[in-house]
Amino acid sequence: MTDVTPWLELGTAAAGAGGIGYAKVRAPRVYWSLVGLPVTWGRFTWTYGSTMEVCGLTVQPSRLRAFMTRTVAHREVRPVPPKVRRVRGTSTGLVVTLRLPAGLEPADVAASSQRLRHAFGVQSVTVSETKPGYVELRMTGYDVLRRVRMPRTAKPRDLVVPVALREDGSVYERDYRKAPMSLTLGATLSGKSMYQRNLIKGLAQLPVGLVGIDCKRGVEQSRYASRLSALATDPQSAGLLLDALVREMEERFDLLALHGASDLWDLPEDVRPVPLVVLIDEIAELFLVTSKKDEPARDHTVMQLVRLGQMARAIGIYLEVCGQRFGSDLGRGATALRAQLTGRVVHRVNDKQTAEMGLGDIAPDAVSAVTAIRADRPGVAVAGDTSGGWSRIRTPEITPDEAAAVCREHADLTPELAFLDPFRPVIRSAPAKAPALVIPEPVTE
Ligand SMILES: Nc1ncnc2c1ncn2[C@@H]1O[C@H](COP(=O)(O)OP(=O)(O)OP(=O)(O)O)[C@@H](O)[C@H]1O
Repeated sequence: MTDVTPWLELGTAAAGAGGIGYAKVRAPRVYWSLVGLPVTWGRFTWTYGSTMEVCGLTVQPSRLRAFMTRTVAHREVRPVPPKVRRVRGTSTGLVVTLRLPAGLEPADVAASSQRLRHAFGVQSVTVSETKPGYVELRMTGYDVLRRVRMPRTAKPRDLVVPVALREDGSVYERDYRKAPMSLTLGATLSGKSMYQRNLIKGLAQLPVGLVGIDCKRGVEQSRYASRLSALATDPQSAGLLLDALVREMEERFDLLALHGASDLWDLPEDVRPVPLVVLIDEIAELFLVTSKKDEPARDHTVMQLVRLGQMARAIGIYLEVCGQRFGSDLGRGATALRAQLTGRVVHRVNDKQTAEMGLGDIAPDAVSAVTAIRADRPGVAVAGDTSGGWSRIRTPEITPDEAAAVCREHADLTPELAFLDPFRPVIRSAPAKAPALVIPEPVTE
């Protein structure tokens, strides 16, 4: 009888290799945990000293240390690399905390991040200072942005919405307390609507009021009507809605004055008005005029937007503006408004000038990162912050139905706000499987 054991062993080995190959392509997170992480950890441990030396991340030791550590045989003094304080494996990479020796600063390590990336064979290395004298190296083992999956722990809370993943595997959150007014730019099909969709899905779960301005006749935002307190679908009703928001802002300021509070969060909970997020899709539509006689109305609308941008943070009204371009060519008031929108997310754009409009004033280094976004990677964007930092992010792919379902599920969180009643979208029940038809009520003002 033939012995089948070698064939069985061969089959098992082939199946194992096939499984690992499959995981590498289809489930990179699993592949990283099983193969990438142990290999990279080992490589890091065995080559750390020599890698830091060739990357120029060592310093000459102090005289005392040189005396204590010299090798007796050669009387040779070894340069000192940063001390490894902690190494932690994650589902996307390796996080290393380093204590810097005197003479090295975080910028030195950041400047060598490309060299470290190649030396340790990882997808990317980002460096951040955790406290004086300490830096954290976040190494990402694989291309996290190829297929984005948000960690299960990423849940919306307070006024913070997780919307995307950064290339180092960490979660990019839209925090309305830190960046109250924000601008999202991108060419057509770059992923702006997907970004807004993720945002609305998260915001819908929070105790906030959502106000939509979508002058493309509401094609994007009318799906979310069950969770919107107001929706304007043309420039005229958008103008009236913005007037109502400015009046509300003034009333909320009176309330702050009455209670001696400096912002919404200082007010006692029982009188505190609900925060409002105003989502404006395709901002250019508010600037466009077809005839000279429409110009005063356009200028008024833009001025109301600038006023909200300048002052509304304190009373809990936040602007989330989206568009393809945002420069002085839009018309009067455009640059004044853009200056108020300090949160910036820029998707693929058609020219360098648009990238500069989005990030040139707050994170100039990020402009070249925007121009490098590939057309076959929709949803990839560069998010800048006012401290000059930036990161490459990508939203998870979700369908409009998914976001609309979350809005319906949380419709009970939609606040009753009398001043927005004239703009409340009426949801007419639609035939099964067809999208809901939303007709905004006629504006009576
Ligand atoms: N994060 C993502 N992951 C995968 N695919 C994406 C992502 N974001 C967008 N896409 C895909 O790219 C295409 C365009 O996306 P989207 O509609 O969001 O672009 P847009 O910038 O809003 O375009 P437009 O200005 O024409 O409305 C869609 O087919 C969408 O599925």
